[in-house]
Amino acid sequence: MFRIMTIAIGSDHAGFEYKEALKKWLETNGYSLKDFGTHSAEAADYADFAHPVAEAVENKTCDFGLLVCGSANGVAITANKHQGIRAAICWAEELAALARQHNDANVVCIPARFVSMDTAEKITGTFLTTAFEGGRHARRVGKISC
Ligand SMILES: O=C(CO)[C@H](O)[C@H](O)[C@H](O)COP(=O)(O)O
Repeated sequence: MFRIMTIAIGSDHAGFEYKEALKKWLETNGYSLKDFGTHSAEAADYADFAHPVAEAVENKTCDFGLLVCGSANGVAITANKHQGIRAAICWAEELAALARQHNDANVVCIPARFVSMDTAEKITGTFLTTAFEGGRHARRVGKISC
């Protein structure tokens, strides 16, 4: 049965403009979304938005997470503190594909200050439509948690 995927989305001020554009892209492409902020370009702290996005994926309220900040480092480091979260920094479409195929990543982190909006959209689309390959990668992913 077809089910609409729900994406948890968040950013700090550096990713705000991209987050707003990616929300439109998600809606246009048939995804449902939950926006955990920030809600303006005013300076904000990335962890305040990365934690709720990670929690929504962790508790399965949302299927995947999408986080944006300047470098993507802050949101990725924060999200990866959560059990069961595999947040990957992606700055190219190929990395988004590999993050899904090899790492079964469930949160994509985009560095707004280092990629174009067009690339950010391509990263998002590839991440959300690429399947985990399993096999040898499942064994490796199984060894990540400590
Ligand atoms: O990953 C980050 C922080 O580790 C992000 O790039 C932030 O968006 C960045 O640090 C924000 O920087 P600003 O100088 O406060 O705009």
